[in-house]
Amino acid sequence: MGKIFCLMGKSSSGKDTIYRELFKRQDISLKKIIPYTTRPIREGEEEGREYHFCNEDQVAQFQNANKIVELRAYDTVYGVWKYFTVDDGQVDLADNSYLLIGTLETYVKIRQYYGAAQVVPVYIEVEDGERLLRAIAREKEQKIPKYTEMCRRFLADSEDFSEEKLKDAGVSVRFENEKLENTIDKVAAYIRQQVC
Ligand SMILES: Nc1ncnc2c1ncn2[C@@H]1O[C@H](COP(=O)(O)OP(=O)(O)OP(=O)(O)O)[C@@H](O)[C@H]1O
Repeated sequence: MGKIFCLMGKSSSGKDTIYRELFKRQDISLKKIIPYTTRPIREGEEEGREYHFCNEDQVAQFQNANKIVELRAYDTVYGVWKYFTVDDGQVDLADNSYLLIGTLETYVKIRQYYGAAQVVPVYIEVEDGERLLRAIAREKEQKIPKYTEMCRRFLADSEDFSEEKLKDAGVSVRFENEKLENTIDKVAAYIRQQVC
């Protein structure tokens, strides 16, 4: 039986980087679960690659069919954007294991839906000062750096991933993302150990 690995961590802890690298590994075999969103598609994105892009009518249809595994709604300056996971037949735990990036809330809901035995949290952490430096460096590279949003997320994350919440969610295994190659090796070894 396969597992769903839920990669979590505060902003700039390295989730996207680790996610990409794990799919390149030859020693583990993981599939993606493509999430859904109501936010507009961005330049460079492709339907079905980063997300399935849909409208509110489609959200309602999934809701009526009880197909929504978890949903997060964000009140943005452009209106409410929803990000969610759908039980649309992508997941076949009899044959495969999966990797997704999520919030603590995502992990808890996915665990409720598929069962605790099937869902494994992979929590990534970086010392706050170092993480902030990485966030600033990443933002600086952007055409229009959004430092205010970066600071908002930094503060929100200390609430969203508080020690209390991590404990309540049963997240005890942690991976310190200092040297990237070492982190990836450690996470890959953990995944190998969990799937056999
Ligand atoms: N071990 C590492 N050492 C140094 N820099 C790193 C390391 N891991 C990731 N980074 C860099 O840190 C920045 C943040 O990483 P990444 O975008 O993967 O984080 P994230 O957790 O996905 O962030 P967010 O949730 O904000 O999207 C990137 O510029 C990335 O290249």
